[in-house]
Parts: sequence; C-alpha cells; structure tokens
Amino acid sequence: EQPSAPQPISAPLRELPWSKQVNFLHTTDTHGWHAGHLQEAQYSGDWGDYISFAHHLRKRADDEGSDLLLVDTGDRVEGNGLYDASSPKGKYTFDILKHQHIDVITPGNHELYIANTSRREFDEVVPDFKDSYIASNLDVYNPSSGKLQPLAPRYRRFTTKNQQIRVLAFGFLFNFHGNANNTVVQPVQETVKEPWFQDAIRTKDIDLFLVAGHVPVRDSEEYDLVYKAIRGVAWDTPIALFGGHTHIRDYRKYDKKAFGIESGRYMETLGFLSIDGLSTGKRGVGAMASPEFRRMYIDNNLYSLQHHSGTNKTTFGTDLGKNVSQAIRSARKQLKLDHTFGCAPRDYWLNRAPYPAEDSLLTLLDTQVIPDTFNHSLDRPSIVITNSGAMRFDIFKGPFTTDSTFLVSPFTSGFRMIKDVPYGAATQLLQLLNNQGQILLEDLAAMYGGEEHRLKDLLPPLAPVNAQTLSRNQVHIASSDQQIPLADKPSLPGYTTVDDAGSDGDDTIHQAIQFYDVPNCIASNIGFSATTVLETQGEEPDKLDLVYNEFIQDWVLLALRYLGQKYEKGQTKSALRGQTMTSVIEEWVGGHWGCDAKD
Ligand SMILES: O=c1ccn([C@@H]2O[C@H](COP(=O)(O)O)[C@@H](O)[C@H]2O)c(=O)[nH]1
Repeated sequence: EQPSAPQPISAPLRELPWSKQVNFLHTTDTHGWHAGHLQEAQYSGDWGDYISFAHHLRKRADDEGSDLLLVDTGDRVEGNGLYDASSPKGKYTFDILKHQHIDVITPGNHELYIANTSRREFDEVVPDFKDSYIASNLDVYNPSSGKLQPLAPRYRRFTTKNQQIRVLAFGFLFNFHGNANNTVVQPVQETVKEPWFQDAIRTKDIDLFLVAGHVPVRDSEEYDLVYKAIRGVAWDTPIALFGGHTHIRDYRKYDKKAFGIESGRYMETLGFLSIDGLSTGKRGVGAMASPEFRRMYIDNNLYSLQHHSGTNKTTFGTDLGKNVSQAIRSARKQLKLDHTFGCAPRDYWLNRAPYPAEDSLLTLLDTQVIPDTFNHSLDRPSIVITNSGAMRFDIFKGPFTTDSTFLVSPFTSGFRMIKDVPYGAATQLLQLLNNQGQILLEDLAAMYGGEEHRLKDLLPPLAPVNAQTLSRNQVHIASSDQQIPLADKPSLPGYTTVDDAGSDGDDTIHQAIQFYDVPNCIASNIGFSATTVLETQGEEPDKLDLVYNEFIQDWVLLALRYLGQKYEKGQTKSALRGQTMTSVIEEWVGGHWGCDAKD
C-alpha cells in the first residue's frame, strides 16, 4: 500500500471459497485508482498489493494442482490523478498495470471517449497484454494504415496450466455509442450473428466458456444475447461471465451451469469466483452433473489480502509487488498529487447523502461552487446546468489535493452557452432533463430522429443507475444484517451485498451504508431568483442565458426543441474561457477552504 494510506482496521472476515479446480480474481472499473484509496482504510490496497496477492494465490494453486486466472473488464482509465494528471494521460498508469499477469482483459467505454485514449490503448495496452487482450465487438482505425481492424483478437482458446481446463474466452463491450470516431463498436446483436462467433461457440471439447466484458451482468440485453447464443449450441457447457460498468458488486445465476460476477469499482473490490466439477482435458476427468460456482467480494486492503493469502505483514509483499508500489509512489510524487488547494471542513457525499442536503456534494456544487464561479463571469441572468455523472466521488474532510480534483471530476469537456433563451423554456429544461415531466427523455429522443441509442450514453443511465442498483442491494441488506447474531453486530461501514447466491458474498462483515438516488442534472440560477419571480408574480426576465456542461449538449438541444426552441450546435459558444469542472472545483476550493494548523 502507499505510505500515506491509512492502516486497515481489523473486522470479521468470511473465508475465501477456494476451489481445488479453478479460481478467478476479477477487477473492473478501476478508473485509475491503482494507488488504492488514500483516505479510506478499507480500500487502501494498491496495484502492487494486488500483484503480491495474486502471486500467493497462484502459488497455492500451483502447489495444490488447481488454477488461478485473472480477469479485468475495462474502464481502467479516467477518475484518478495517477492517470489523469499526467501528460499524456496514462504516462505512468500503463507501466504500472502491465506488471500484473492478467489472463483475460477487455476494453470499457472510458477507453474510447477520447480518440487519444483509444489510440494509447491500441499502441500500449494491447501490446502489453498481447496474449490476453480480447475485443469481440470493437474495431479501431489503425493510425498507420488508416484501416479498420479489430482492436485485439475476437476470442481466445486456451488450456489452464494445472487442471488443463479447455477455455474459450470472449471480450465484449456493451452497445456504447459515445466513442470517438477512431473506433467502431459493433452492436452485440450483430456480433453474435458473425460467422466467426457462430464457429467459435461450436468449437469441440470446450470445458468452460469465459465471457468477459464491460457489460452489467444483470438487466443487460447484451449479456442475455451472448448467453442465449452460447446456450443455443452448447446447452450443457458451463459459462462464467465477468461483467462491469454499473460499479456494483453483483452475482447472477443464469442457469445452474452459468453464473456472472460483477466486482464493483475504483479498486475497492477484488472479485473472486471459483468453480469445481468441470470436465478437463485430462484423461478420465468428466464434468459433475452440476458444477459448483462460488463467489466472494474481497475488500481491497492488507488485512483482507493477508488473511486470504495466509501471509502476514512480513511475508505478504513480493519483490515485484513492492517495486510496483514504489513506482506508484514515485509517479504520484512526480505528478505532485498531494499538493493541497485547501481543506474540506466536512465530508461531502455523492450518493451517501440525499439530495439536496447539507452534506451532499451536489448541493455544495449547485449552491456554492457554481454560483460563486459563474457570478463573476456571467453578466446577465443565466441558468447553469451540469450532469451529476460528471461528478465521480465523495470529498472527505481534510486536505483537498490535486488528486482530489480528479477523483471528484476528471473529465476534459468544458461549458457551452446559448444566449437569450426564452425564460419559460430555460426554466423547464431541468425538469425535462431529470425525466420528471410528462414526457421522458427517451421518448423525446425517439420522437426526434430516433437518436436515442446515441443519447442514452449521455444521460440516463447516469448516476441514478449506480445509485438505484446500490440502493437495490441496500434494501436487502437489512435482512442480511438480521442473520448476524446481535453480539457480532458489525461496526465497520461498507458494502453489504445481496445477490443471487444470498447475502454472504462480502468477505468483510460490514455495517450497511445507505445510498441515495440523485438527479441526472442539477442547476443554479445566476443573477435572478426563481422564487422571487414566483412570489412577486412577475418581474421575470424575458430571456436567460443557458450554460451547460458540454458533455450533455445533445440532450440540452433535444429538450429545448421539445420546449419549442430549436437551436443548432453552431449557435452555441464556449463559456468560462474553456475551463473544465476539474479546474472550476480546484479554483473554488483554493479560494474558499483554508487549512487550519490542526487539519
Ligand atoms: O466526458 C465525460 C465522460 C463521461 N461522463 C459521465 O460518466 C458516465 C459514464 O461513466 P461510467 O463509469 O461508464 O458509468 C457518463 O454517462 C457521464 O455521466 C461525463 O460526464 N463526461
């Protein structure tokens, strides 16, 4: 772990459901958090620790004659200073990542938003993982030839080292439409019809289909299609699915021989899946009628990692693991990620507080940060709208650093403005963007040119998807708590997941945290007060200027059109001198939050 990381607190742990046959470690949606969480002891393990942990489990597997495979399902970038603060972005991250031996690795949507990001994926990450990167439905324009080609092989067939399990692996991305124009995502419904896919699923002598992808394991049309396509020709072969994107811990039973795991976000969770009872390439080893699948969500901290690997403080860190932790430390130093802009007087939560509330990060934004920032730069009554999805993480009481600016909001898009929007339309816009009116955004998109697929990637599923699914788990948590004897009532707050296998998946027995839904968008009125206008019955400005985060421009233009105001992109202009949300927050903190000596 990093020297500044807090020491993990001991807590009651469940035992790892290790298999004598094949075991998996799964990471997803790490979003650059390879230094671990430096303000949360529970998730303070770094990528170097993960390397040491995998080493010990691999050794156990070798000693016992079982197997360990590692899977990563994308969104490794955007969301942490270690990735976002360097120029070019990822300058240190890729050299750190490559030291972990990963058996199956796939891209996520964040690898594709910006052309330079996917180009670096092609130039660096794919070669770094040349034996394990899979891109079943993603093509890239080769920067040298200009030709469209698969980002990586469409699938892989391999046999595990010790058990000789014959695996056929795929690597999918959900039907993402927000990618830059140097990549092409093929819709999964087309991919499953491709001759190469149809041939692959008919491969003889496969013991396990491994479907990895940046795709949620639940409520996902894409994984349902892949599952059905495989089951259509291999009715009995076990399938292990590894998913991501919704940032939750989840485990789904597709049928008695097909299970899918999703392993959270931000290096908080190391997902663990084990299978017993598969057929193998070894003579005479047939499949069990019902192979046994088991799962666990490991909290990424040294207390958990040492426990599950049967090591201790002295024996845990391997030379490679320690070197990688040191490389992370040195990269953070070079990037000056600990530079402090100010000190937060309290915690501000993105989803752990309701909105609006005193301790809500979104309330801080729409009542203080945005008004203070835009009051200086806008000289006429205006509404400033931003998507809550642009905010990625909480602010903790204490030093707010360069790193914090990227944890909270890493994106490079700026703000745009439309001048002189009629008051009525401008003031109804927020409601429409938050799906609170008589018509839903999706209906609007369908009405106006059927662009809903492309637009879907911009607004809902935004924060509400994560929040809803988190609170979906939360609802069940109460019942999981009831199963814990009163005397053992957990005191450490954290995830308390309920999934298709029950409520015993988290390795650490946590006290439940409450998560809340938040709106898609928030808004601040600048230079006028809607309440005063209402109360005085009149005196409303005829027109307002509308400022919004560029990322949601398509939605804003669409909603305005429904409200009777047709604007083209060419009629919008840059606002706030091209500043991003990252720099807005950084400046605001610098100007408003001092640090007492005691901080
Ligand atoms: O430039 C950007 C890129 C993304 N967003 C927000 O992020 C989500 C997607 O993030 P996931 O981790 O894949 O869920 C997207 O819907 C936007 O809300 C952004 O604001 N700006």
